[in-house]
Amino acid sequence: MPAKLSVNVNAIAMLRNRRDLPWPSVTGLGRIALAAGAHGLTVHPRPDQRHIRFSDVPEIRALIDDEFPKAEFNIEGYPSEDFLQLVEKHQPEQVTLVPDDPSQATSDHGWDFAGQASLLKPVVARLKKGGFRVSLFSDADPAAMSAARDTGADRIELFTGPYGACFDDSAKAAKELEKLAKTAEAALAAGLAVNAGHDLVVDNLPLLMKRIPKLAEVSIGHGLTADALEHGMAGTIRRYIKACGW
Ligand SMILES: CC(=O)[C@@H](O)[C@H](O)COP(=O)(O)O
Ligand SMILES: NCC(=O)COP(=O)(O)O
Repeated sequence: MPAKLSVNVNAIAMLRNRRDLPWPSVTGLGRIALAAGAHGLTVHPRPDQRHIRFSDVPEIRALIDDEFPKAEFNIEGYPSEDFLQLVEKHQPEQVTLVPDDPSQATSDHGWDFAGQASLLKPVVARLKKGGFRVSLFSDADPAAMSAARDTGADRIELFTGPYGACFDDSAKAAKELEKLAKTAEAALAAGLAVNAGHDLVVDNLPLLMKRIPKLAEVSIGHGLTADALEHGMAGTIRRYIKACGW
């Protein structure tokens, strides 16, 4: 089975937050994504709520429960007490823990599983006790997978940023892809399932899927949102030209 697609709606929320208006609608576009075949929705609320607001989370939960009960909700973030209470309240199917500093512009590295074991182990145990599937954001490092497994998590999410960033240079991209593939193999051998995300786009997905056929899920937001704008622009201009009376 190919990897499932979870659509990250952070970029849509960021656009909405430019004005005190309800559009673009995070749940409205989430509905379009799920109706078009996406398998789930991802949010990554950050402490300053600069894109996803905590108030978006119950609305997305309700959208999935009421209209797409087979879809999954994936919430990503740093395991602060606020974040843990948010996920416990709104019950996503998957929680992805990411080692982001609050001031970070976006995610740019995975966990140090051995060095941060004392933080991760009790948090993973608490989330597992709550019935959540737990995934941990991970750099491409096959040697770290036994420590990842020892945290008690179910999955890792491979940080694909370095692969996405050099995709124009096929030799560099092949090297990054090989590191990701070796990490996925080590994770699977350790009993962890493997997700992937960050800077994935239509052009760099097929090679990733081919080299790591056992990927369980990819979460994609920035590139997918940019594509939605580009591919929807011509039809939108036609509607506005018509509204102008042409
Ligand atoms: C963990 C990860 O790679 C994504 O969640 C990414 O961080 C999206 O977050 P932003 O939308 O804040 O860039
Ligand atoms: N976990 C990665 C994610 O949700 C989306 O990352 P990006 O496509 O916005 O870079």
